[in-house]
Amino acid sequence: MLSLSRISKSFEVKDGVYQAVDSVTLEVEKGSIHGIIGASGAGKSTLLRLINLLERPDEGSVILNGREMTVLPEKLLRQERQKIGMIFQQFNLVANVSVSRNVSIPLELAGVPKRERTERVEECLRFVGLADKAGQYPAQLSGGQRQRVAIARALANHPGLLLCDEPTSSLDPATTTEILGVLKHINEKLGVTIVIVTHEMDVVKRLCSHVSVMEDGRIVDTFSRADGEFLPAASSSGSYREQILGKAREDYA
Ligand SMILES: Nc1ncnc2c1ncn2[C@@H]1O[C@H](COP(=O)(O)OP(=O)(O)OP(=O)(O)O)[C@@H](O)[C@H]1O
Repeated sequence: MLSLSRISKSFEVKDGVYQAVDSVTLEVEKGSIHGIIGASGAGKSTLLRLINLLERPDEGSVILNGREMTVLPEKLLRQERQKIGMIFQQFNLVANVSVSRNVSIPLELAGVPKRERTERVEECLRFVGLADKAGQYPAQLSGGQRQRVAIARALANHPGLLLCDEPTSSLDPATTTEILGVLKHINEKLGVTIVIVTHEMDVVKRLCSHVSVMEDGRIVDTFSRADGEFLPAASSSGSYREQILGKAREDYA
């Protein structure tokens, strides 16, 4: 459903050029929950922003449902981007409008008529268990509730793909469990494919069907889950898998 082909992105920094993402090729299967794990600065967030082209790649292509996003003119790209939801570590809600207006904003941007918007907002808030908070403001909610609102907002335009950037990193363990449950529900119930960036191995183990390990701007390996365990992709040996996952466990335990 999503193919990245030799995607690269560099940034100009004061002492030269920094290669944040370096020729990444990645296949994300339809219906999967694909984790991207790696240390701080590995390039995970940049990679996620390259998927919906919030960041333009220097090289390479992004193909979503058979359509090459990287060559689309800005107007078409904005339309295609509406099919991709995104949530963030800090929720990124608009502070001075209500919960329901927050969820309504992407629908307004997509030109959805008012009546339909009202119904869809209610439906999305019900889905995340917050129908009773529609009239409240973000500041009146807990962190977990704010992330649920952000999830409802991300779902508003019926995305086929949901991008999650460290969605549980500012939440306590109980709330993390709750949000991981919501994400799993979205995947199973709505068939939404999820790409989740995290530095927590535990999140990967509890949620993901696939995981790619990122180091210094590169994907160094990809694993898929079978029988409750991550097994190596065909190209890597068992010992290499242990080395990567063992290292990830040490780093993120
Ligand atoms: N707009 C930018 N301008 C300059 N450098 C940038 C920019 N965006 C990211 N970088 C640099 O690219 C590198 C990768 O950043 P990125 O946020 O993608 O990493 P990450 O793996 O998500 O790390 P973290 O978990 O700390 O967010 C970092 O060194 C960062 O400082």
